[in-house]
Amino acid sequence: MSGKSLLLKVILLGDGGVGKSSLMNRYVTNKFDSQAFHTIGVEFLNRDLEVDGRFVTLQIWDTAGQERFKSLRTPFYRGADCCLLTFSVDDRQSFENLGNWQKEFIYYADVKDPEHFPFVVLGNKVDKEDRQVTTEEAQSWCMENGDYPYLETSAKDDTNVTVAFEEAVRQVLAVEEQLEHCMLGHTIDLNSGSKAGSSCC
Ligand SMILES: Nc1nc2c(ncn2[C@@H]2O[C@H](COP(=O)(O)OP(=O)(O)OP(=O)(O)O)[C@@H](O)[C@H]2O)c(=O)[nH]1
Repeated sequence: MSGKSLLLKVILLGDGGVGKSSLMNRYVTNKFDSQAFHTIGVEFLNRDLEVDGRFVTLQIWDTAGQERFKSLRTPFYRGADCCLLTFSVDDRQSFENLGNWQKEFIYYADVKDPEHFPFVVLGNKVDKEDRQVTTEEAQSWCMENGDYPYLETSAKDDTNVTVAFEEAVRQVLAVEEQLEHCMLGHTIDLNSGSKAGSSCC
């Protein structure tokens, strides 16, 4: 890949076992391990990509979702450009915990302007038949908590995995663009409907 690459840090958060490591591994190595072990602390992998003509090196941080690893993961939240809040559609509790993950991220990443921070919500394991969370419920949560994009993924079947990471990049680029406009004193389009279209200045 040629051209100057923009380094973006995205972080995967969510309950233990929802499939964060599997999503990262599917995206970067195109592999799926049905016997994946729980993560301890954090791990990261890079992947280069091009989104809408921009060259990006995506640094994907995969965190340990189990509560006992909280002190090992939270120091790595700072500097993240986007947070992928992840739950598993066959695990209602993981969906109900999304708000806690959102708060934990905002606090430990020290996000100054949470209203404009790019979160993307992923409902993983859509290949499973025993769903406990409907698409509509998840979409409503996203709408009510910050108008976040929502994608249903399967690391196992490779459903929407690339789309999810590309969406994360698009959200970051859109916020950056909006900030540039704000700094230049341009008028923001309040009616555009997207995160990037909301007012910041
Ligand atoms: N059916 C199905 N199973 C999945 C999917 N993604 C992950 N799994 C399985 O779910 C289990 C947990 O996956 P992980 O990727 O380790 O989950 P995690 O969120 O990283 O878990 P922690 O490291 O504990 O935070 C593993 O057995 C995976 O094989 C999926 O999309 N579909």
